[in-house]
Amino acid sequence: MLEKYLKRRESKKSVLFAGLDSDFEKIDGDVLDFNKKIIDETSDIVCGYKLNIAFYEKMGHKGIEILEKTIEYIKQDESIPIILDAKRSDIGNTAAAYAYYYFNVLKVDSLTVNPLMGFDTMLPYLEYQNAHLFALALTTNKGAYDFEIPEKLYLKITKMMNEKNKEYKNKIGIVVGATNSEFIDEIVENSEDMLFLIPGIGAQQGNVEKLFRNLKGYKNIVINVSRGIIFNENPREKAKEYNELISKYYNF
Ligand SMILES: O=C(O)c1cc(=O)[nH]c(=O)n1[C@@H]1O[C@H](COP(=O)(O)O)[C@@H](O)[C@H]1O
Repeated sequence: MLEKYLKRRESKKSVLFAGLDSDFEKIDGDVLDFNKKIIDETSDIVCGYKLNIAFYEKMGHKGIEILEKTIEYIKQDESIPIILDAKRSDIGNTAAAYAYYYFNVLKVDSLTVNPLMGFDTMLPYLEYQNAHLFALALTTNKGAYDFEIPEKLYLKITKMMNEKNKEYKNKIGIVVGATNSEFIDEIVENSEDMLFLIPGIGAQQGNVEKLFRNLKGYKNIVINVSRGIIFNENPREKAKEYNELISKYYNF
């Protein structure tokens, strides 16, 4: 993931991922056609794509087929990194079953996981040579104030994942939400070069200027925008707009 990301970031001058959170209830017509159109319109300007599996599971078996076909479609250009957002977490043999599908069948570049059950639950994924994981650290929702922030879990997770990323040679990153970005400078201070996946810009109204102020020049970031791009009348223009906005603060 990291290598692919770095190459795309350089060639496209973009850290923007378009989130294909294609909710069929908001889409007239075929969801696969909808996805293909967005990919056709944005693949030359975005760094990569993130697909949240929830919107595909919502459609049942047809949704899984659409997920697979969408991933295949993106993979026609092998330089494009793909993140599958499934926020998985389970004991070893169950995690191994998830890992088989994501990294041996779908062959995505990265997967989001929930690290709350401990690092051993992440090990079955890491056995795959091509695997990369984003562990939730500081999430975008209000409930970040239930455990993550008051218990400083985001910091504990950051510190452990930073160490594990060195041990597992760049296969680990963290999710850092843009809506709670006042805590990001502390995260940055404890991170070397692991990748951050940053959601919360767009529909959740994270502030871009504030985000970059707290990132203090940290380079290895992915900024995901889902609804703010795909449900806009002109996804291409919107993606360009986000790229331009990010470029005001990010030194490529
Ligand atoms: O792991 C994530 O990507 C994630 C973590 C988090 O804390 N908050 C969050 O919004 N996300 C995901 O990021 C995407 C945000 O979508 P939009 O708000 O439509 O841009 C969704 O797929 C969320 O599930």
